[in-house]
Amino acid sequence: MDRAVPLNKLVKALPKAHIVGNYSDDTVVTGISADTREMKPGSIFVALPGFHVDGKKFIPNAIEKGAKAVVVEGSYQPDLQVPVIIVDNARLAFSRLAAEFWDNPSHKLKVIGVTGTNGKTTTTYMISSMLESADASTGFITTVDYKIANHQWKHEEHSTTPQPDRLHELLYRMLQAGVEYAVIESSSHGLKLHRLEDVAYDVAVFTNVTSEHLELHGTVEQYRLDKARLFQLLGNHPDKGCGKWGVINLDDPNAQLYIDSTKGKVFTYSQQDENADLIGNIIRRSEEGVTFRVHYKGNSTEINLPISGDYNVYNALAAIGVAITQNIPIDVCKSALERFTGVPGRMQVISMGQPFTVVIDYAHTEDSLEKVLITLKQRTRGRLFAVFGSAGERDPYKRAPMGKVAAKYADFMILTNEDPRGEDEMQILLDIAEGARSVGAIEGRDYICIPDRKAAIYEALSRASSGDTVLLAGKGHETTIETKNGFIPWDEAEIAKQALKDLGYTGK
Ligand SMILES: CC(=O)N[C@H]1[C@@H](OP(=O)(O)OP(=O)(O)OC[C@H]2O[C@@H](n3ccc(=O)[nH]c3=O)[C@H](O)[C@@H]2O)O[C@H](CO)[C@@H](O)[C@@H]1O[C@H](C)C(=O)N[C@@H](C)C(=O)N[C@H](CCC(=O)O)C(=O)O
Ligand SMILES: Nc1ncnc2c1ncn2[C@@H]1O[C@H](COP(=O)(O)OP(=O)(O)OP(=O)(O)O)[C@@H](O)[C@H]1O
Repeated sequence: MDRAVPLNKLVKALPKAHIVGNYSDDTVVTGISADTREMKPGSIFVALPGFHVDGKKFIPNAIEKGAKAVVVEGSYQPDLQVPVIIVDNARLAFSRLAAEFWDNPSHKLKVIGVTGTNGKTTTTYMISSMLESADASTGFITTVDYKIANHQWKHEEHSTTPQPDRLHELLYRMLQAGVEYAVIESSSHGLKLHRLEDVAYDVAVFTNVTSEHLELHGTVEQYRLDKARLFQLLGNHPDKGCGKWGVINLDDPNAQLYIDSTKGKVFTYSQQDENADLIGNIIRRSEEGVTFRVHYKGNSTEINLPISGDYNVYNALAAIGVAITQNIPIDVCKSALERFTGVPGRMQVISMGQPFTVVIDYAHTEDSLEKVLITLKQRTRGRLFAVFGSAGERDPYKRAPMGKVAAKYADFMILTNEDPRGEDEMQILLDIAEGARSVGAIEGRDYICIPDRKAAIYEALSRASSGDTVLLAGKGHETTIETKNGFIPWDEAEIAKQALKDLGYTGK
C-alpha cells in the first residue's frame, strides 16, 4: 500500500533519539523495515540486534537499496550519506515508528488481544464470529490467517504476531475497510520482543500457561511475566469508549498474576470456580462436539458447541467473556458458537470413506497433545495411533514429556518430523522416544521412528483398521516443513487424503 510520511513526523515520535546527519523538512519516507531482503527504496531501515546476526551489518546494503534513514541501537560510527537515528532500544523504536507511519490505527479501532500457550487462534476465531453475529465488522491476525472485514486469507508467514511494520499496516487496512474490532493473537514472542508495544488494546484475554518457548524466555517464570505485558499495555493508550478489560481464565493456576497486571476491569471465567463472573459446565460430549451450560448473573443457557475437546469450552468461555464486556447478549454468543465451523488444522476430520477416523490437530505442546489424546481416546472403540514429532531449535525440553504423555494415551506412536530445522532429525525423535521409554514403551511394539513425515502418515493409515483413530499432530494448517535444506511445501490434509486414496478409499 503506497504511503509517504514526513521523516520529521516520525522522528518526533522518538523524542529521546539522537540524530546524526541532516535532512530537510520535506524529506518523506515510504516505508519502515527491519529486513533489507524485503525493504523498499525510500524506507527507514531499523537495524535490530538479531538472534543470529546484528542488523547493523546490513546498513550499507540498506543504503544501497535506497534507505532514507537508519535507526541503530547504542552507537554507530561510520559516516553515512543518510541520517542516523540513534536510540536506546531498536525494537521499541521499530514498533513506535511503524505505529506512527501507519497513523496509529489501533487508536481508532477497538482492539482485543488474546494471549496464552494454547487456544489463542481458536479463541480469536470465536470472538470474531460472535462480534460479527452482533453486526460488528471484524478483522483478525492469527497464526493461520489474516482477516479484514469479509476478506480472509491464509498467510505464508511462520509467525503468530507479525513484525510491527506488517502488524500496523494490517490494522491500517482494517480501518480503511471499515472494521470496528481487530482481534490480535498476541504471542509471548510478540510481547517480549516489543512487536505489540504500540497497540492500543481495549481487551486483553488470557487462556492458559504451560511451558513453551523457553529458548526465548529463559525460565517458565519469565515466560509467565512476559505474557503479563499484554495486561499492562491496556493502561498505555486512550480509552475508546468500550472500557478496558482483562478477561481471565480463573482455573489456570497463574490467573492471579494476570488479574494483578490488568490496567482496567477484570472479568473472569471458569469451569470450576463459583467465584468467576462466567461459569461453564460440560453436560455431554459426542463425536460432533460438546454441550455445556453457561451461567451468568443468575441466568443460564445451554450451548451445543459443534467441535470436540473439553478445552474448547474454555476457548468458548473466553470468547463469551469478551462479548459480555462489549454488551453482546449471551443468545447472540450461543448462535455464533452453534454455527462455529472450527479452525483449519484443529481437530480437522479427514474422511475418504475409510472405516477408521483420521484427525489432524495442531497440538505441539505436552499439554495440548495430552488434551487432544484424552478427547480422542474417549471416543475411540479400537486403537489410538499418534503420529507426531517436535520442532528443531525450539524447546528441546518438551520432547520427552510429549513422548511420555503420548505413550500414556496412544496405543501406537509413529515419531516423525515436525520442523527439524538445522537439527539432526533422528536425535529429535530419540529425545521424544526417551520420554516414551521412561513409562515402559518399547520400540517396535509401542512406537517406531520414521523421520519422513509422508512415509509416517502412510504407515499409520495402512496399520489402522475399523474403529481405530489416527491422530496426525503438530503440523495443523502449516504449509511447509522447515528442514536444514530449506522449506518443503506441506499440506497435511491433502497428504492424508492422498494416502487414503492410495489405500483404496475414495468415498466421502
Ligand atoms: C525470534 C525472532 O523474533 N526471530 C525473528 C528474527 O530472527 P533473528 O533475530 O534470528 O534475525 P537475524 O537473522 O539475527 O537478523 C537480524 C536482523 O537483520 C535483518 N536482516 C537479516 C538478513 C538480511 O539479509 N538482511 C537483514 O536486514 C533481519 O531481518 C533481522 O531484523 O527476525 C527474522 C526476520 O524478521 C524473523 O524471521 C524471525 O522470526 C522467525 C520467523 C521465527 O521463527 N519467529 C518465531 C520464533 C516467532 O516469533 N514465534 C512467535 C510465537 C509463535 C507461537 O506462539 O508458537 C510469533 O509470534 O510468531
Ligand atoms: N484452551 C486450550 N487448552 C489446551 N489446549 C488447547 C486449547 N485450545 C486449543 N488447544 C490445543 O492447541 C492446539 C492449537 O490451538 P490454537 O491454534 O487455538 O492455539 P494457539 O495458542 O493459537 O497455538 P499457536 O500460537 O501455537 O498457533 C489445538 O490444535 C489443540 O490441540
